[in-house]
Amino acid sequence: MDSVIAVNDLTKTYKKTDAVKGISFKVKEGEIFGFLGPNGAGKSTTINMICTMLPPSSGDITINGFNVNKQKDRVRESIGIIFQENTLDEKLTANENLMLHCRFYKVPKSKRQERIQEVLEIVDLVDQRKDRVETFSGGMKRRLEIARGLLHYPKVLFLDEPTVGLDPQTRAHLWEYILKLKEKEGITMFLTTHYLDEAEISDRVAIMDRGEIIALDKPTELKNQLGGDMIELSTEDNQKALEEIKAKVEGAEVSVHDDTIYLKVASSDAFISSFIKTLDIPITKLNIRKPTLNDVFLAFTGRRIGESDDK
Ligand SMILES: Nc1ncnc2c1ncn2[C@@H]1O[C@H](COP(=O)(O)OP(=O)(O)OP(=O)(O)O)[C@@H](O)[C@H]1O
Repeated sequence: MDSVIAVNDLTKTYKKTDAVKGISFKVKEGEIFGFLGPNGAGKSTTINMICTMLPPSSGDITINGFNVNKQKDRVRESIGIIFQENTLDEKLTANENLMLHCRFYKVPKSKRQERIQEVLEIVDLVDQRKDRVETFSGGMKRRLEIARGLLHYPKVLFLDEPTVGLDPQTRAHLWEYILKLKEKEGITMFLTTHYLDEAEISDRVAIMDRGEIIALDKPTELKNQLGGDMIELSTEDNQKALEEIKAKVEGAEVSVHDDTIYLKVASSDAFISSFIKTLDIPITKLNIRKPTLNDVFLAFTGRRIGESDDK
């Protein structure tokens, strides 16, 4: 099978809000598919519909060949879900939590201990299997949830903001596990995130904004589409600098966000030396870099991810 998830013209309207406005896309077998967008873009609504937890207003979703509206149970058997919130029973041990899930998903009795051992190995928690979850750190709990999501051999794993609330080091560690998992079990992963670095790890990224998919491609392709270099600049008087740039500088797309002026240019090598000479106002910060997914988002929406709508 080529595509594991096929979404066709999917919509969701809450009372007054069109949260998802007719999106279509396919997720290929074995890929990490990232769903990136600011808060309120419609990511959770979409993932909840794909996972059978929320009925769509209209549209079709197929997972592993099963129709999400008509074959809910078959869909549920073939997917694993890691939610944003902790859904472990803190009073139980790691092993007891996993055993419960095995029963719930009807993993055959003879296979349960072997499978629990396998998934605990993947997330490095074998030695803690008899410890109560309430003694675990945030990162360990997340790892245990991932282990639990894997128990019933799902073909697709859904991770809704899997690292939200974790410190950067724990996030990085968790990613090592997620990538190991992809290699070891060949699972297709559907990930929602508003962290740009996490979206970068995905094989393909759909960027969602206000209920629509505004771009979908490999992260490198999305950034290549923009081309050129980004120059970030602060000066002693940004307002004056902006006026000067608009009056004197050619060959740059200019935008301002917070206390930074952004210039998109074809090549910073050719641009920068004459630019610095042109500007009369002292520069306090200068940074040259390649475009990021945030620049892609900016190019499509006029905003940066994390910035509110009214900016
Ligand atoms: N149960 C609900 N009832 C009414 N409106 C809702 C409901 N759930 C979500 N919405 C609205 O639908 C839109 C999309 O929300 P959604 O939670 O899917 O976005 P998101 O991209 O997942 O954001 P976040 O990262 O904050 O979870 C928002 O405008 C939100 O306020």
